[in-house]
Amino acid sequence: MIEVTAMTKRYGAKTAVDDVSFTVQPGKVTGFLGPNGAGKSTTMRVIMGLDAPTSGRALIHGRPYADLPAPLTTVGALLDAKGVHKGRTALNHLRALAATHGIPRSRVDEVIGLTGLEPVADKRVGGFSLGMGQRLGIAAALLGDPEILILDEPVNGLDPEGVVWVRNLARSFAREGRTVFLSSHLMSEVAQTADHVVVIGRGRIIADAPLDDILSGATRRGVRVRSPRMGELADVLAHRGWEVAPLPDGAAQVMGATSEEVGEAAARDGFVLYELTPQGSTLEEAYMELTHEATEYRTALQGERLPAGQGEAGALPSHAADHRRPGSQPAGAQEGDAR
Ligand SMILES: Nc1ncnc2c1ncn2[C@@H]1O[C@H](COP(=O)(O)OP(=O)(O)OP(=O)(O)O)[C@@H](O)[C@H]1O
Repeated sequence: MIEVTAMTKRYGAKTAVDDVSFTVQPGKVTGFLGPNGAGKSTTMRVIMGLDAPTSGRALIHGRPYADLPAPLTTVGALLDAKGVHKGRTALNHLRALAATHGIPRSRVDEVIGLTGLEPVADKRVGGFSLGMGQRLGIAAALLGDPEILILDEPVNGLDPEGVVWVRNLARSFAREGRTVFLSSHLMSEVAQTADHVVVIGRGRIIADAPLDDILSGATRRGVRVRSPRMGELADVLAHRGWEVAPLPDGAAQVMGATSEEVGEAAARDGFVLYELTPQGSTLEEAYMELTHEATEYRTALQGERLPAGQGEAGALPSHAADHRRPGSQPAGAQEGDAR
């Protein structure tokens, strides 16, 4: 289990994470969702002992990362796939990590197989694509066969097959009773992978709930209704105090009522209905609703400029393609050292 309690992290005048508390439970995939710059990576770095919190604490199995007796078998993390020695081959990188942590070489071969790295195992990491780098980072995270897996934007740069692979990996880990905590700014990705979602915006927790609750709690739902006497029906429904908005195809969206209420109101006045469909909200809608304030703030920051990646399905506006400061990673703290 991971416990973050009243954790604040400031970089000079900038508050990256502001009094954040949440727990990540075993046996589940917990998605850590938020717009770019919301504080996800910072929180994960504090959990992994790579950054000291300004106040509050982050504990793994009740201890700070630095006090874990067997860190690599307790927690594996993919934090920054770029933090690997470029001149080494993937195989040597993993062997070096294994050697420093007393992990047998046979496990290196296993994780290479697990992550599909066989074809590039003897290639230098410097020439790796983003996707291969991600796979190598995940391979390093898996080396100690850890009980807890922390993955920061794991599908970043992966091809569709890789995305499905990460999803299956996370789900099978959770099924085995292990703890999976993965961040994403893509709500569509989290919707397909997570059981529980912690949403962060502007360094603060906006929501912490099972995925289903977040979906059903969204207020932007309604009922789609279509009738040959649509205009008259719209008047009847509006008269009952529900908001009725015409849709381009001649149907209408009724807000504030259930489909049962709309159906009964229509039947009472003898309206024929061609369609009566409750509109479930997508995670995207729920997310946009939750992060509305944070998004406005980001939009104000970015002005008119739309950074690369904005067109990505389900991505929120981001104020910067990569805000990490060069050198913000502590010397020698590549993801392998983090475990
Ligand atoms: N080393 C640092 N020095 C100064 N500010 C920092 C540093 N690291 C992060 N920040 C700032 O803290 C805020 C949170 O950043 P963080 O990387 O945790 O966000 P994130 O949610 O992981 O975003 P992304 O999805 O873009 O990685 C941002 O405003 C960022 O600019």
